[in-house]
Amino acid sequence: TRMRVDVVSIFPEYLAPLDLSLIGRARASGVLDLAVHDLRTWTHDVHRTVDDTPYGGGPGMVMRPEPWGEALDALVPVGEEPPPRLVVPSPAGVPFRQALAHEWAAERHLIFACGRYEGIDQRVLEHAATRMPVTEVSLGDYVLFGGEVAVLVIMEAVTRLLPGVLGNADSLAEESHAHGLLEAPVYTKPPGWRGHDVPEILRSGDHGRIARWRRDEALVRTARRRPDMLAVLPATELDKRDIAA
Ligand SMILES: N#Cc1c(-c2ccc3ccn(Cc4ccccn4)c3c2)n[nH]c1N
Repeated sequence: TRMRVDVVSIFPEYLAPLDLSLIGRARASGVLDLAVHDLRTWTHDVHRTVDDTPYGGGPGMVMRPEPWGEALDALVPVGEEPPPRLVVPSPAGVPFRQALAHEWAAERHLIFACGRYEGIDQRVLEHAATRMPVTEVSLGDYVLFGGEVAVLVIMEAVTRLLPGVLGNADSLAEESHAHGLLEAPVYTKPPGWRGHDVPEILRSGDHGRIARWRRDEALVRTARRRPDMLAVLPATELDKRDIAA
């Protein structure tokens, strides 16, 4: 197996979609070995308590450190080399971008800690960092209820980069954020639909002109929707299309 992934959550059923489609196939092909665990496995009181009131006051509850400590002890064999990476979705995390997906696709073992409530006691991450690399990661500037949906997103972005998971590797090459621009629009049959026609050039068979048309469309879209992405393009890219302002 190329990659082992453990996910710990108090809502393990939230991760059920990881059994489907591409990720299901990656697991079936043996390239990905995924296990989802219920954090309450590592509680010992009759109410299986995972949360408590926050020190310093404030609204909501905080996830207790003890169950997380025992969960990580159970999931990280002593002396595992290289150590797994612990990924903790959090509103306070570093932005999750394609570069991180590529980095994490090269890992042998990932452990995802799905927080809920107001988050996980920070000492869990501090202690884990003495044994393994730990990354707090955020999907974006909006607030979710917990880390589970972030794990679904991250797992999709990482799994599709694993060898043999994607059908034709070409779609990887073409994907947006690979050449630093947004994707050009896509079309398929019928050529005319409800009065809207497919751009003639795409049906011309002139592959040189088609490639140029797609790049121009990608640049225009990026300039309109994500000017921030253009700011970081190497100048040569802009000069090529002589759209440098
Ligand atoms: N990734 C990501 C996230 C999250 C996220 C991730 C994990 C948890 C665990 C609890 N909460 C609720 C919560 C709300 C308020 C303050 C603290 N915590 C999470 C939210 N929100 N937005 C993102 N892009």
